[in-house]
Amino acid sequence: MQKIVKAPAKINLTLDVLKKREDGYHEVEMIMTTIDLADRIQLTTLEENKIVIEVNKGFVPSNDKNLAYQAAKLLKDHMNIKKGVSIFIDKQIPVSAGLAGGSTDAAAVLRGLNDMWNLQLSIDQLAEIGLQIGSDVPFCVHGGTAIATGRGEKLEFIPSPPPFWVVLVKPPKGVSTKDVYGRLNLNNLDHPDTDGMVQAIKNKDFHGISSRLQNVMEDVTFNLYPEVSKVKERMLQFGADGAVMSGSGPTVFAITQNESRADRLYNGLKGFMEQVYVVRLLG
Ligand SMILES: C[C@](O)(CO)[C@H](O)COP(=O)(O)OP(=O)(O)OC[C@H]1O[C@@H](n2ccc(N)nc2=O)[C@H](O)[C@@H]1O
Ligand SMILES: Nc1ncnc2c1ncn2[C@@H]1O[C@H](COP(=O)(O)OP(=O)(O)OP(=O)(O)O)[C@@H](O)[C@H]1O
Repeated sequence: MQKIVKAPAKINLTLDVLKKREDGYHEVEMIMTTIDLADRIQLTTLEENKIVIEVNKGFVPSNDKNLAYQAAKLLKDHMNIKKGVSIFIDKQIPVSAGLAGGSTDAAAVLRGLNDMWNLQLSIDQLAEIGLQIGSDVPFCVHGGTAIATGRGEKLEFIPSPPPFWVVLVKPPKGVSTKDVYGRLNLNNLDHPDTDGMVQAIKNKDFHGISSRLQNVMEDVTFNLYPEVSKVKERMLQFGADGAVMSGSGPTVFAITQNESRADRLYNGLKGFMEQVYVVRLLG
């Protein structure tokens, strides 16, 4: 049996961190949505009880360190499955970028194996298994647009935002999510207007959305890598309606409803950055 699954990236329209928890994680409140920038995962059942993984990017682990491998292992153990699986990842999402590239691959493997092996687990059950792999995995299992709280696993789904273009730049830096969380000054954060953003999304109010894009992690990553804040400045100079860093970065994305402005942004940014993408929302 074989199955191909898409693994879309996520962006954070708002990202707020409320406090540090007893378990070492942070209480977050963030609005996430999926975009049409995706890895493609090919799953093939093996008679032999093993997990084989191959990635078309050498710098992504192709062993049990890969989150997609961990997802297959968790599901096989959870369901006591003896047959094996070969996983090929066509990696399109930039790595260590703040786009949940590994998390979404893990989520796609959970969904894909559930279907291919007819395991009949619910999406919520798959999301619960996924939380053992990482905080972004439950959202990636579901997709769509949601307010995420807790570690990021408590999800309240809301209607999709109105359609707009997303122009992303991934500066040539890998950022450690753990490191950025650890450097946050929790007593001095400028908190996003999460409720206002939710209302703007529900009202399909694009200006209300673009003016409320905010991520409390920006100051940390911008201080570590000033070139990341330069990207945001240029996006606004080049006419973006709004721009913000995704997750712990370093990816910054701009949004606009105007296709020719999206093209101008893409071409302008491509002039000084390698990894530039222009995509639509999937949310
Ligand atoms: C920054 C975001 O990408 C926003 O979507 C997520 O909050 C991070 O999700 P993630 O990469 O799946 O994070 P995990 O792999 O679960 O955790 C990596 C590290 O980030 C820190 N971490 C993560 C999530 C969270 N709510 N609080 C944390 O403090 C912890 O130190 C953890 O050891
Ligand atoms: N399937 C995978 N795809 C990409 N990276 C992976 C994968 N599995 C493990 N990794 C490792 O995970 C680390 C983080 O990669 P990832 O692309 O998930 O970061 P990210 O997009 O910033 O995640 P998040 O937005 O959830 O913080 C990298 O060091 C990478 O080597």
